[in-house]
Formats: sequence, structure tokens, C-alpha cells
Amino acid sequence: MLRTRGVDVVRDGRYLLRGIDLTIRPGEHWALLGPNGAGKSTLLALLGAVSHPTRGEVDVLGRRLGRVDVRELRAHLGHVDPRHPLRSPLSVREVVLTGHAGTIEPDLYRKPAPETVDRAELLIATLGMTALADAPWTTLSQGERGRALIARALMPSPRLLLLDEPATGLDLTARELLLDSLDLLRHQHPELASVLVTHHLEELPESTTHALLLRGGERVAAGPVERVMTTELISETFGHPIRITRHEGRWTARAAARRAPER
Ligand SMILES: Nc1ncnc2c1ncn2[C@@H]1O[C@H](COP(=O)(O)OP(=O)(O)OP(=O)(O)O)[C@@H](O)[C@H]1O
Repeated sequence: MLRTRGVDVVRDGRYLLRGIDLTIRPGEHWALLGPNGAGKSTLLALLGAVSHPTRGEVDVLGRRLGRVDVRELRAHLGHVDPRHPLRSPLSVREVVLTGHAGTIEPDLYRKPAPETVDRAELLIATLGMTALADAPWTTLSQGERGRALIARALMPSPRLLLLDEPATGLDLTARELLLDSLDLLRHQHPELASVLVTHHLEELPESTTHALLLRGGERVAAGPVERVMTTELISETFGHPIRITRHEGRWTARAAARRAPER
């Protein structure tokens, strides 16, 4: 699905990413973790064919960036950006339908085909949004928008779903609904691969299979969660002693207890 080899991104003489090697296969669900400024969004922009590396190779769905029409490639990717720049008062259904052509605004001159509308309804239901299908976007809560944007990103049946901090700003219930929807989606589409960026381990769905830890633009570790989501590696990534626990498939992170001062 995705392969990067020796990827550097340099802007204004500064390395934002350095020597990144990563391979993502169908059915894998990656967490991209790291502190502020680690390079997570920079890497996600490469994986989503939104920008190019300064050096190294990026293959997205088997196509080498720099040699393909990125607009054509993007049509096969589902990209969920919580800063979706919608300005007009569309309904949830209309927003989800714009995912078919990957535009922000609907095509006023072309009515969507009945099967496209059916698919939108199905995805709206999968994300638990049927009761709000006619609600105007402007009145939705952030959590409802998040779920609608995932439905939108799934319209073109992407093989790869990229999620940039989808749970940021959500209250507890909204976050749990979102994570449940992601678990369900991954269960229903076993070939789908995904990459989810977050700072918070509590925001990782149970179905997460792999993690890439980034610090200062460099890879601290990458691989299956059992090997990578450890107290030691997460502490190294965030530059602070953090204790990781996993309970019923979900993770929590706490600063390691300070030692009582010796008397
Ligand atoms: N176009 C650019 N030119 C120069 N520096 C940039 C550019 N874009 C991002 N940066 C810098 O690159 C670093 C990595 O940014 P990036 O947004 O990828 O980090 P991040 O891990 O997503 O951070 P956050 O968790 O804060 O969202 C930051 O220090 C940022 O200021």
C-alpha cells in the first residue's frame, strides 16, 4: 500500500524528516505518534500524495511520487482532515457525497447517480449519522463532523485511509463513538489500510496493529504495536518518562511516578 525508502524532507535548510523507511501492507492500521513538531503531519502529507520528498522514494499504492499524476492517485486515498475547509451550508449527506469526486463543494451541474447516493447512505449509517443526514454542516458538533468526514473519505472505496488527529477536541462520548466506528469499519473492510496521527495514546482504536514513533523528524521505532508501544520506546519518543498500559485493547499513558525525595 505504502513504502518509503530513505525519505528526507528539508525546508529552509532544516530537516523535517530524515531517513524515513516505512512499509504498510493491506489490513494494517498504523498509529503515527510523536510530540509536537516531530514531523507527523509532514509525513502524512507525503503518504497522501500532497507533497513530495526532498530525497528518497515514496510509493503510494504502487506508484512512485514524482512519476504519477498525484490527482489521479489521491482519488484512491481517503484523507480525513479535521480542518475541512467547507464554507457553504451543505447537509451531512451533501458533504459525504462530495467525497465521490474528492471536491469540497458539490458539482451543481451533475446530479449524483442513484448508486452513489445509496453508497453515501450506507456509509452515513456505518458511521452512525443517519439521524443527522439532513442536518446542516454548520450546526454539527466537532465529533459529528469527524464521523461525517470519515464517511466522506470512504466514498471512493479507498484502499488507504489517512486520519490526521481525528479525535482532537472531542468529548469522551464523541471520541468513543469515533473509535468504535473505526473499529467497525476496519472489521468490515479487511483489506483497508490506515494511518492515524495522534499525540494521545488514549485516542488509538483497539484495532490499531502497528505504530511508527517519530521524534525530531527521525524514526524512533516502527513495527507491530506489541513491540513498539512500550514504556521504554514511548518515553524515548516523548523525551519524558511515561508509563504505558494496555487494558482490553486500549492504551493509557501516564507520567512515571516521581520518586519520593530521600531524607
Ligand atoms: N513548510 C515548512 N517550512 C519550514 N518548516 C516547516 C514547514 N512545515 C512544517 N515545518 C516545521 O516542521 C516541523 C514538523 O512539523 P509537523 O507539522 O510535521 O509536526 P507534527 O509532528 O505534525 O506536529 P504537531 O503535533 O504539533 O501537529 C515543525 O517544527 C514545523 O514548524
